[in-house]
Amino acid sequence: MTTAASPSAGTGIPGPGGDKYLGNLHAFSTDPLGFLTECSRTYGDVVRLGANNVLLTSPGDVERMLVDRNAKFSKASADTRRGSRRQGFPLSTMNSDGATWQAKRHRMQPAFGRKLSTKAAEIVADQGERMLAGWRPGTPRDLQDDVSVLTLRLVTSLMFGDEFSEEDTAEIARLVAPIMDLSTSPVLLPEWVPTPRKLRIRRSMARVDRTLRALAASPAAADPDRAPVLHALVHGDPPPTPDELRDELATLIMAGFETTNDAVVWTSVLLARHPEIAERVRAEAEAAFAATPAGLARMEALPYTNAVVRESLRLYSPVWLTSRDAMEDMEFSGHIVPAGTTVTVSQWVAHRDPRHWEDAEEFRPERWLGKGPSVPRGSYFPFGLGPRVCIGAAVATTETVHIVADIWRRFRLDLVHPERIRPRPALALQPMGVEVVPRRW
Ligand code: HEM
Repeated sequence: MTTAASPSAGTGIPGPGGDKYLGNLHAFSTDPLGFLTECSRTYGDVVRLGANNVLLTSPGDVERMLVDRNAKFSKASADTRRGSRRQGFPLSTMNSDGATWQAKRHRMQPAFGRKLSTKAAEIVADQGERMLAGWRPGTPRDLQDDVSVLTLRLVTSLMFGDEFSEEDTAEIARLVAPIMDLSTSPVLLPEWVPTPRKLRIRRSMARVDRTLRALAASPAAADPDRAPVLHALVHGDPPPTPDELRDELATLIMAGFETTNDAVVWTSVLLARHPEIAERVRAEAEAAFAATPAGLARMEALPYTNAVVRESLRLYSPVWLTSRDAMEDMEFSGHIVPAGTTVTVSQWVAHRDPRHWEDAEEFRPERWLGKGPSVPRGSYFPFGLGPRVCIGAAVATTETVHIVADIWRRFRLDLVHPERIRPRPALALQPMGVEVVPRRW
């Protein structure tokens, strides 16, 4: 997002004045979540964050931007500004537009059906077992570290079969970490400035490039049951170039691994803080694991845990900010937003907006039971909305619900330093400082 001063302006849009030269850059960089929340409470539905940047906070406008007017916005320009290919950010379905995006998405979409969620539900049972086998009651664990190994293995085996060695997986983890560290700061140094992060990315990328390129020729790529997504990409129409393939694969890893990791860890933090809700999850999970084999049927036997995860995705949505560039002048809530403006919506702000959510700051999974909360569509969008909605939403939900149920049926978790836990809004909303002690129930 660009909050520094620049020439174009949506006249009459209210917003904080900020510094003459830097606009609201300092306020945004110091506390982005607080700054955006404050802007929404003070200035209303359309807020001018900087000369060239607008925040939309009404659910109707969120829906208009992401659904109805999706084609009038460019995602490619907003995303690639955050980090181009050479900074480690691949160019893929996620950050392309128009007909190019459509062709890329169509190539992958068929592989993301119910069959993939079924496979996810089966794999996650095995992988969860592997992680939890190493846990001992009373011995502290870094939850973020443990779950990240698990979710990375899950995404690679689900997308690409069992082609990745432990070493390859570790190398990918090393590559992804500094990329996910990319803040959403509008100030990006010129590409040639060799920051330590960029040097680390470049070193890791060479190896990851080789690994990902080799996948195209691997036996898994020829087998749609073993590696459905890899197969769909390699044999897709139009056939991807080697660079394109590598970028799609890298994007899937990045999009699918840290987000799911953050979802599991935030949900566990919330459960640790609410023992009575954790107890209900335990009881449900114990019954579901006893009555059903690993697979989607087990997921269906976990409605309360599902509600817990939805509520956690409301309070700590791993994607906390979504930006696009307006390609033409558009009206939102009575204001003209000029072409070229970066328009931002924030899950963090919308999901906690007291105008639409009762007890917005409270963790209340019950609101998702039965018909669910009666809130406007643009009030809840952890996976986005409209044509660009997350392609992996079903898989991610299956994995998160399953991992949470599996952890909490075996252990309850005590937070070692509850006061140190805080959200770190980088590319995803990372939970910082989550050390836990597993205890027997
Ligand atoms: C809890 C986990 C996840 C969350 C919260 C999440 C969230 C999101 C959101 C909000 C978007 C839309 C961004 C926008 O509108 O600009 C998105 C897009 C996307 N996600 Fe996810 N995601 C998750 C897991 C996954 C997984 C597991 C995969 C694949 C393995 C995945 C692959 C993608 C891709 C490829 C896109 C781009 C879609 C497009 O532009 O057409 N995500 N995700």
